[in-house]
Amino acid sequence: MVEPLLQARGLQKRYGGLVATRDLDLDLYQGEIHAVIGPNGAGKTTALAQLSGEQVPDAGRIVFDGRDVTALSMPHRARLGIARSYQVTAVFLDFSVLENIAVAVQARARHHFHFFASAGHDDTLRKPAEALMREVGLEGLAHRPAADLAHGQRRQLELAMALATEPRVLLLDEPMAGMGAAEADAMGALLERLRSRYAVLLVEHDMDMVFRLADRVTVLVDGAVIASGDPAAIRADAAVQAAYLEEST
Ligand SMILES: Nc1ncnc2c1ncn2[C@@H]1O[C@H](COP(=O)(O)OP(=O)(O)OP(=O)(O)O)[C@@H](O)[C@H]1O
Repeated sequence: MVEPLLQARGLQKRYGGLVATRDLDLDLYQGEIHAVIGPNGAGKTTALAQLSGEQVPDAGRIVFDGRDVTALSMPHRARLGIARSYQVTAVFLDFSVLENIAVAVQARARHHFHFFASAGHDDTLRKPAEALMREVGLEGLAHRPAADLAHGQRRQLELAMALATEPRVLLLDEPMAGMGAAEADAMGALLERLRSRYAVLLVEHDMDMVFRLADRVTVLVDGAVIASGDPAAIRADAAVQAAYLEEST
């Protein structure tokens, strides 16, 4: 039987009197996009933050590739291959697209003796950076300063920088937020291309995108899982329908 690459068991997280994560179990497999959905405040971001190491659970454990990582810091987990995009990636606004990606490649390769400013000119950094730039669809913008990118392009850049760390797990918190339809569509197509090589956990409010992309969907309400399964089963689930109906009334 295939083991999950990332596994959470019995996660609990309280903020004062509020239970943000309630006995959460979650399995994430290589080659899948697993969407976590739920009404506002359901605890999606908090769950993701515990998987990345940004938040420490009060109870429960997280296992990555057979190793208990519950006590490991976010940088340590990142080095093992758990990448959280968007919240942690620092884009250098004055640097070009290519230089930003090269810096991320450099951080992975630990080329300690290069200056940041030369990162775009070093072949050992430039070649993988160019490949990542093509992968996320930013070719043609190599020398554009990051500050000049459109919102969707910035997110593509951030994803390229996350991929530069050679992760195995991608934790994505609303990668389509604030995007226009065309940008969201391009991001969706990109995630479809990445699916086979990574394990992708996707927190996303855009339900059309969730049902287009996800192999499996887990639904959180008040910090607890109320349903988990393939998209068709989730659509048909009475408790899920009730949760979303409550939210819209
Ligand atoms: N640092 C914090 N301190 C106190 N309460 C918090 C903190 N972070 C989150 N919460 C609370 O925990 C609950 C879950 O929040 P979380 O952001 O995880 O939900 P979410 O499902 O991601 O919401 P949304 O869809 O609105 O982004 C909410 O009630 C929120 O107000």
